[in-house]
Amino acid sequence: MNKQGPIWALGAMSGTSLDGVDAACVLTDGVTISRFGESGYRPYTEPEQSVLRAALGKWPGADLEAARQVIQRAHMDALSPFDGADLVGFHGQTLAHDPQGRGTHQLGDGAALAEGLGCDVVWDFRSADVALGGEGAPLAPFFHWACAKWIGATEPVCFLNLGGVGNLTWVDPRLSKPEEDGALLAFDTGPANAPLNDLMMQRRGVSFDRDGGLARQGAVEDGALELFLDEPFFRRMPPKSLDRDDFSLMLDLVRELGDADAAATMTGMAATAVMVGMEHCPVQPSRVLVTGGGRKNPVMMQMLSVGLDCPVQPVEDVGLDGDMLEAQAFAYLAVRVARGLPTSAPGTTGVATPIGGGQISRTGLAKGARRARGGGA
Ligand SMILES: Nc1ncnc2c1ncn2[C@@H]1O[C@H](COP(=O)(O)OP(=O)(O)OP(=O)(O)O)[C@@H](O)[C@H]1O
Ligand SMILES: CC(=O)N[C@H]1[C@@H]2OC[C@@H](O2)[C@@H](O)[C@@H]1O[C@H](C)C(=O)O
Repeated sequence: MNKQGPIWALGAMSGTSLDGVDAACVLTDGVTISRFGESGYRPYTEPEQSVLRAALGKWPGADLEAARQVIQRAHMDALSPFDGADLVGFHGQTLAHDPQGRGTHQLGDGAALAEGLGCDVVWDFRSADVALGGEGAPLAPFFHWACAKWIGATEPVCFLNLGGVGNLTWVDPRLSKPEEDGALLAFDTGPANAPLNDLMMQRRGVSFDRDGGLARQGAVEDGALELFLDEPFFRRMPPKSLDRDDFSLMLDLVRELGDADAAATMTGMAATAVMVGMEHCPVQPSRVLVTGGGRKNPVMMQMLSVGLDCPVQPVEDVGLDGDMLEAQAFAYLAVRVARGLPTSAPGTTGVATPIGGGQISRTGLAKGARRARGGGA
């Protein structure tokens, strides 16, 4: 039982879409969400994005100095306006993820960030889980459990993140701890927006299919969709996780199609991957709550609504912020790490037993005078 009271934590996430750094405050004891606070966003400039894109797929030991500087600078910019946090959760930028092989690599120096901000920083959230045989991802599920409690859910519910990659968490809020057997089942569903964004850049020179504008003019090509579903990933039982570019073959599958049909087919692939993944849920959830940028794509959302047997809604419908959920997750997880609570479990990453990952870089500064800025939900 966690007997310490809530503190203000500030989380930062730089996702696989490479669009920028999200930052958000949560007041929590690491179990219950007491309140949500302010949030912010620091976009990457185009030159910064190019530097990060060039670093994708690289492992420690490679020359990553330019990318490291981008990550440190952008996070300092994103986090320094929040002067009231007691603790920071710093995810960093995933450059490569191969849990069964070389490991997982999030770029970012938590010790330097702690020094720059003058605040204790929890970072390197995924390595320990991978070292102990877990997938190292997804890690948001423990926070999804807390969100299910916060919205007052009394029966199983799913959270679906449609970012660059998609990930699904089935939560049974009737269990009293997220690490309890049967409280959570989570896994990456497949590619979501990343390959669609790559297609849009290749064909139209824009970074994404805003509001599904191109996809809605086309039709899903069933042959390409079937080839996509032949991928062994879809036959694997969860837990399972993906690297951003594990499905770069999707671009080949739509090579012969016109732009609109290619966009529709890729949108259909992302949605169908979720439908296939939903078959793993222990029982049908009461609803699927969608977070991440894909919830703003009406074509993707419509495909999910038609294909799933339960309501599909953006998380805003239950008072959550779908742009900030992952940043909030790393705020919440930072408090769990600082308090010795687990952050992953057999049902979320496949690790043999619940464990807490993360390193803590401490500044040694007294935090008594700090006052968290809170908006509040
Ligand atoms: N209005 C919109 N219409 C269509 N797609 C959108 C819209 N807004 C955002 N997106 C998509 O959402 C993506 C960003 O999603 P998000 O910010 O959740 O990704 P991420 O956090 O970087 O990824 P991940 O969760 O995989 O780390 C954009 O790159 C774009 O493809
Ligand atoms: C290795 C890695 O960074 N994975 C990300 C990625 O982006 C979405 C999906 O793939 C998810 O598994 C994870 O991020 C979220 C925040 C998570 O860990 O829950």
